[in-house]
Amino acid sequence: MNFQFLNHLNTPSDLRALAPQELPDLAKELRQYIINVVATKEGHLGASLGVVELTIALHYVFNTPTDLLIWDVGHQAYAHKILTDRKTVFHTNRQLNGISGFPKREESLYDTFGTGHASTSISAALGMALASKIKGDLNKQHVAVIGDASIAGGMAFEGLNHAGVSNANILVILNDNAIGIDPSVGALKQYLTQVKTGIQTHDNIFEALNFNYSGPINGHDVFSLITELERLKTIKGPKFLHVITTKGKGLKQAEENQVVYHAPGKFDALTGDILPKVTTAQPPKYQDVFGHTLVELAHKNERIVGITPAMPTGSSLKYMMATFPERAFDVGIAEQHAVTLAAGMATQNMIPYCAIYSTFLQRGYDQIIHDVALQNLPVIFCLDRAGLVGEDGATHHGVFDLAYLRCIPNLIIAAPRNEIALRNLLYTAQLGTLSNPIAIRYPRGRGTLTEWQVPFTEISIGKGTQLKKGEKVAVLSIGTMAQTVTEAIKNHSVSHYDMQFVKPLDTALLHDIFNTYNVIITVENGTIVGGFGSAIAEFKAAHAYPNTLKICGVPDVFIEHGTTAELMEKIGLSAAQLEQTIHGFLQA
Ligand SMILES: Cc1ncc(C[n+]2csc(CCOP(=O)(O)OP(=O)(O)O)c2C)c(N)n1
Ligand SMILES: CC(=O)[C@@H](O)[C@H](O)COP(=O)(O)O
Ligand SMILES: [Mg+2]
Repeated sequence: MNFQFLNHLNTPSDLRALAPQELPDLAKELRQYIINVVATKEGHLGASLGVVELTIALHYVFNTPTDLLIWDVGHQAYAHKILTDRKTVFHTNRQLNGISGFPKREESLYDTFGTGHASTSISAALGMALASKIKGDLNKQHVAVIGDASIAGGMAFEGLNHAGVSNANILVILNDNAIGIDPSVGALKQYLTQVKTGIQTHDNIFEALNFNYSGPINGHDVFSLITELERLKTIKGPKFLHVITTKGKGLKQAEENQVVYHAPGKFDALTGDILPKVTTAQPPKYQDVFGHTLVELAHKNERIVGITPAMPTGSSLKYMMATFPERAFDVGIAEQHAVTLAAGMATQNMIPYCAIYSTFLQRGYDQIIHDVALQNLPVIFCLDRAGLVGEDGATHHGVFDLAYLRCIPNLIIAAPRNEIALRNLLYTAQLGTLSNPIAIRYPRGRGTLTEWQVPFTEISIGKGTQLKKGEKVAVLSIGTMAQTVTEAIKNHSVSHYDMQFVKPLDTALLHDIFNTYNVIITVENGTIVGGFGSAIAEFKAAHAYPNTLKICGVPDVFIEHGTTAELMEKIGLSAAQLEQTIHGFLQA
């Protein structure tokens, strides 16, 4: 395609030199540019297609980067990236050493605030607006763009509540497409639907919070957007613009199947069809092992309930939601609420399985400590996407959980080495024999076993297993790193233990190991600071064992984006690199 306008555009100054009537054609080109790249390089699609006109209008009207534009989550910022001097590197999006899939301050002056997690934009924009006020910079504009699912997150409400009495110069734009990754949920969604359909029966919520409200307006009409943004630019104080858009706009399949086209993988840029996947039998995704096993267990145990904060498809809780709609809850982007909701249910003898991505559980930290662990309520945390997640990068890697959970009293922490172990842990957790909360962590993607739906077996809490017998060196792995270790030691006489629990540790087994082997190597796909290896180091120190201990895991830096294999290689955790490490100790 010949990009008549885009070819000559690098920065927003170039954009501002265009005549308004040229902008709809630019929007078409921008959409096609995004489609062409995402079709082959993958990434988030629907959200960016939906805000093409809004992005053009914002950079057209506001004097970015002097005026500050803040995206919420940031998965919708592809048009923004292309218009702000990253057109020629956009094909490297989310790839190793390429640009990030989210706004990132070190990448561009136009990326005013790093994102990836939802509901941060209003607080960040308000912080900037208050800073401008204090500095006497009264002409600077501060604009937060937030989606209808993200604005339901607690932190967004906290930001609105503060902004409403701040008199700060902030414009909040609600990009309302009535869907998150999965359909938006909750009373706020119902309210927004009423506003859109003109049957609003309540006072305007945003006006009630002291915002100068306007809308809803058509977010695909670039002229209306420009007119309204120009008007709002002249008004001081907190303003709220409600914009209606269609997720996936401009690509038929993406508009019709918005859940799949949120991040569709590879597809045909011309037809929009998703490219066929491998058809031979493949091991299941861990999330599907979780989702299907939970349904199986819920059939037999009526006390089981499932909770997800806004990730029913990603976590596969959707299977339980379809089978037991009254016992499975998508609470929206509300991780704190999800955790305490689970705690409340546990007080009433329900058995809550709270499925949360490891990275997003960071949002619910005090709730884990204060509402769950302190009261020793037997909530079952199913920690999805544990370890490196790949192309989403630093904001999404689930590498901190072992460290941030290990210091919490009462909490059991388990990591299955394969699908069957995950299934058995899920089974064990609901037997009624546990009086503690438990976190079960498993990674993004597929396991290794096609035959995983085997009869359940109870797992002994806090017990590890020896997987291979050798001499001199013992490798202790946690979770699915067992597979990598198995590969790494296949040609060596080295012992291998799957410890399975980070807490409680199998101390009897550890005493045996420390009394038998000179060298102990721990392997985990979590941060080396405070994680599984640290637990073993504490054990060694507590018992004054003289053995050599080597901790292998994620180093104490933020890991960027790339394929998981590339990133594992980068941090020395590939099977070949582990083999070298182990070999070094065997020769010493
Ligand atoms: C704290 C947190 N929880 C969950 C997610 C996963 N997530 C990413 S985008 C998204 C949906 C966002 O929906 P919305 O704000 O409506 O934006 P849209 O995709 O519709 O443009 C979710 C749940 C996240 N990024 N951060
Ligand atoms: C932007 C965001 O937070 C989600 O879209 C995330 O990228 C989903 O990750 P998974 O692909 O692992 O479900
Ligand atoms: Mg939305």
